[in-house]
Amino acid sequence: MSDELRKGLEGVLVAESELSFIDGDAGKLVYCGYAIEDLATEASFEEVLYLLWNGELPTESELAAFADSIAEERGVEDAVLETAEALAAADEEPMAALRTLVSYLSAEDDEADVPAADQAASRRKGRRLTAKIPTVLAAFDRYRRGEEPVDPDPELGYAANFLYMLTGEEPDEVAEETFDQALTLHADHGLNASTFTSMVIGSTMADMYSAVTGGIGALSGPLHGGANQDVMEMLLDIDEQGADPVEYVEKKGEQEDWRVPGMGHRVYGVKDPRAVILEKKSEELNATAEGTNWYELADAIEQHFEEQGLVSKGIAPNVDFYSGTVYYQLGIPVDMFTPIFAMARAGGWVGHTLEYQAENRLIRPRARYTGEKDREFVPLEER
Ligand SMILES: CC(=O)SCCNC(=O)CCNC(=O)[C@H](O)C(C)(C)COP(=O)(O)OP(=O)(O)OC[C@H]1O[C@@H](n2cnc3c(N)ncnc32)[C@H](O)[C@@H]1OP(=O)(O)O
Ligand SMILES: O=C([O-])CC(=O)C(=O)O
Repeated sequence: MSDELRKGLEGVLVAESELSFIDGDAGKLVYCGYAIEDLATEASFEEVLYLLWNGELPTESELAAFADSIAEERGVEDAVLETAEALAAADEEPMAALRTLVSYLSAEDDEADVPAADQAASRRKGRRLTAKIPTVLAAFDRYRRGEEPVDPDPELGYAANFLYMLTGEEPDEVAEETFDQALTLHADHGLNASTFTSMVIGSTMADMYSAVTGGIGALSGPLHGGANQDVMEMLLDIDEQGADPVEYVEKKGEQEDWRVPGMGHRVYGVKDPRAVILEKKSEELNATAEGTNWYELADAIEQHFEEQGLVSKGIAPNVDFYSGTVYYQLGIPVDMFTPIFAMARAGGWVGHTLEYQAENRLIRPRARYTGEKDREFVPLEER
């Protein structure tokens, strides 16, 4: 047993996985062997889900059957919608609402109690909850805007259907393609904190709903998925103040512990390849939009980091840096950005949980004890 302490488990190998590979120095990301650049432009999100859950890209007929099986599972019971309505009325944060709703979804799953060792059932549960996340999220957002939920449309793909349920209108081709691409880019990323959380939960042979609910909790933090919302809020603040973006981040940087959201990464020593793709999308969308050019504001901050020599030290844009400006141009509410990340990442949480449980070993590290060992107990009345 080694006594070497690796805080934050930095660089520690804890499992084998065939799902995604990251070369942090080269800025390369692959899912099951396929470059993220190819998947983002050539494959639909449903194809990517199939890949992550089966290890292979589907044939046309396999994809059609798989996409249908997801579309068929999109509906939720009235009790789930009532819960979404109650959470909206309570002014719950969207990530907290999603956490509660995914947990609640197990109540309507007939297979919820089937042991996790039954991989086929776990796979079906994973598919069901991935299918229903967009439905509960869109319903929650509509309720808080005082609108009734829109039923899912089985004719629409995963990305288009979510935008349709959110807005009540079918998205145009650009919006559908952009959103589908963003979902693919967020679907998996090795043992990031939320996926590791799902795996730890799965390693107790707990069920898929627990694993995904835990993943949502971990993703919500500002050091992880929560950063995409923080980036957009920063840009909105800069715009509202009419501030120069570089002066703004410099001034904020004087505050202890303030970090530019969307910058830096535990694994990448260069710019995140997903940020490269999202940046291009952001530039395209902003070029044709009216009003503030959010891409230019974000880019000015990146250029500043570049000039400071920070980008080459890995304090470079991560996936969260440009995703917000893309979602904002699609008209998505800012506090829905992290839930959308969760919607996509459910693919990775389910995939890694299934993969790990197939060759399970309980995850149980240890802490170096630094407390006292021989204290004399003092009865309550004498303390
Ligand atoms: C989907 C995702 O989860 S991507 C990450 C999303 N999170 C964010 O964007 C939040 C902002 N970024 C950060 O807080 C960090 O970069 C993290 C949490 C992502 C990675 O952190 P770690 O791997 O622990 O790196 P660590 O905190 O050791 O940082 C290394 C150095 O870079 C600096 N640094 C890291 N990120 C930033 C940043 N965003 N702004 C300014 N400096 C930064 C740190 O101050 C530290 O400098 P020092 O060695 O002089 O003290
Ligand atoms: O891998 C990480 O640590 C964070 C990240 O970029 C992701 O989860 O997509």
